[in-house]
Amino acid sequence: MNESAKQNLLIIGASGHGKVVADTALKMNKWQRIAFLDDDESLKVSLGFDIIGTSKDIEAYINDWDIFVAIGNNTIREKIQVELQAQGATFPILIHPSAAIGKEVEIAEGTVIMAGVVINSSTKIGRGCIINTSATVDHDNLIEDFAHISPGVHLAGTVIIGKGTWIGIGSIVSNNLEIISGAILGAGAVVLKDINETGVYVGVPARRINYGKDFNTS
Ligand SMILES: CC(=O)SCCNC(=O)CCNC(=O)[C@H](O)C(C)(C)COP(=O)(O)OP(=O)(O)OC[C@H]1O[C@@H](n2cnc3c(N)ncnc32)[C@H](O)[C@@H]1OP(=O)(O)O
Repeated sequence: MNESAKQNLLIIGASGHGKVVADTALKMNKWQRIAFLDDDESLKVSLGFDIIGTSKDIEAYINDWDIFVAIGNNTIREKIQVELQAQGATFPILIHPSAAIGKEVEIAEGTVIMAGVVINSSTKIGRGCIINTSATVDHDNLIEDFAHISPGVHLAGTVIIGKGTWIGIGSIVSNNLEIISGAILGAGAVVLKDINETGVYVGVPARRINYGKDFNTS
């Protein structure tokens, strides 16, 4: 899955999410050096890894370093990854060694699979996704690019999660359902029917409360 032979990994974003991404990469034992870029110039180190510049410095690293965008906001993460891939940057797939990945699972570049995740057979996960701590993604799911499946989410079999959708912490999606691109599920929502309109959905069963705002984490 990780095709690049580069020995260094540069993570864009040194915040809380960036630290967990770096920790996941460290546990893979693949890179000799891991470092961050972050636009907060007062930061010099995060989780013991050097912060070697800001996003303006990225061009100096594109040829020799693998790149990973560790920004929780799905829209911003997509914009940066798409731009950098167009410039030839190589994005690895990060998979924590404690994750259980089934047969015939496909995962695309720039996606991170955090500790304790289970992904069951024949599921496809696009690029730039976050499959966060201890989420379970069952068989035959399709998670489109730049989605975020938050910690402790459970997706049943044959679920489709649209591009850039954010499934909030602890949510549940029942089997054979589809959630449209760009939707947001609040913490603890339970989805029992398709979600065909963008917006923010909360509760049991999940209902729309508002739409058009960008609530993504950063
Ligand atoms: C490692 C990590 O940390 S990954 C990140 C994990 N974090 C998450 O998953 C956070 C998920 N975010 C949420 O659940 C948020 O509450 C959102 C995005 C759904 C809504 O945010 P906001 O629009 O700011 O909602 P706001 O706080 O204004 O609440 C609006 C109403 O919805 C209710 N509401 C908000 N979230 C929920 C929820 N998850 N379930 C039920 N009701 C909710 C509020 O109580 C409020 O009701 P009221 O008008 O009767 O008082």
